[in-house]
Amino acid sequence: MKEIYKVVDVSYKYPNGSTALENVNLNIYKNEIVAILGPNGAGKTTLLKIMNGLVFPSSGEIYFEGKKLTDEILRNKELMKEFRRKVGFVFQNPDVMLFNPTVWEEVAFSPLHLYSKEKAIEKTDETLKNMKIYHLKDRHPYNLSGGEKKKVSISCILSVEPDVILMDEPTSALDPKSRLEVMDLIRSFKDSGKTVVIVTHDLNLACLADRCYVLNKKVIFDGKVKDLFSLNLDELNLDVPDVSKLFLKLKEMGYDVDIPTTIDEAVDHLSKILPQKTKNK
Ligand SMILES: Nc1ncnc2c1ncn2[C@@H]1O[C@H](COP(=O)(O)OP(=O)(O)OP(=O)(O)O)[C@@H](O)[C@H]1O
Repeated sequence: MKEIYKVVDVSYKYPNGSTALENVNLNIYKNEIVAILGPNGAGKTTLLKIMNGLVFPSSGEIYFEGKKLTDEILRNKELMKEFRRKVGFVFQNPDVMLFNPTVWEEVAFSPLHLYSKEKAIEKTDETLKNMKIYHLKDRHPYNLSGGEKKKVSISCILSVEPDVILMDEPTSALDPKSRLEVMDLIRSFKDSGKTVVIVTHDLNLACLADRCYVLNKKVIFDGKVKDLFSLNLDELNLDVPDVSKLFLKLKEMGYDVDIPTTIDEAVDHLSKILPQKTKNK
């Protein structure tokens, strides 16, 4: 499998002395969805910023597609343009990304720099329609709701079709329907061959991932999301789905059950242990 990121012994200290990351090692492979979980202040956003070339590790190394991200690359306009085309970053706070007078201009901003005018217009309209926000195209981004802003910020990234998408809390501030839409979208990224790294507290969202890392300055877990349930989840401040909590309780009571993360999985588990239905409905 092609390696997209290799993070080797990366540590990061902010200029004020606060340590965000300590000797972090991880690998992201092509076409994976990887979730990065952890409590507040664990260094998740800092790690994404390093992966997006916005900050540079205090020590350690980071490789993108086998090439070391060095200070020289980060200062080279041509190389950075190539990197920005391949890697899209959706910030946790959409306000830091939105600065154009209309939603349409916001989403068209990068395509107009990268493509011909016709292609940029086509990509912008297509993205707005796919994201179901075409009706907002003439609105000022500043006056949108939190969820609408989030969708615009995701659209800004999608309009240039990056191979790798880094998303910081992509479902925060979204209503349940929009949350499901974003989850479907992330699934569709994988189906179209993209690689996705999601920082989240939301275990429901993390369940989409092929693998996850739990971070608390250092990597404290690396594996399948399902295997997380052997950790003390309260300590990690993770948002555990209610259905998983129910089964964790049953397990505590001595029932021999696997922990589901979705209602469908729970129904599947229960249908194996409950008495057979007497009537077919
Ligand atoms: N600009 C900054 N200057 C100084 N310290 C910072 C800065 N940004 C973050 N930190 C500190 O670095 C550490 C890691 O922060 P980071 O934002 O990476 O954590 P996080 O896991 O993303 O947190 P959250 O879940 O709350 O978003 C924290 O202790 C934080 O206070």
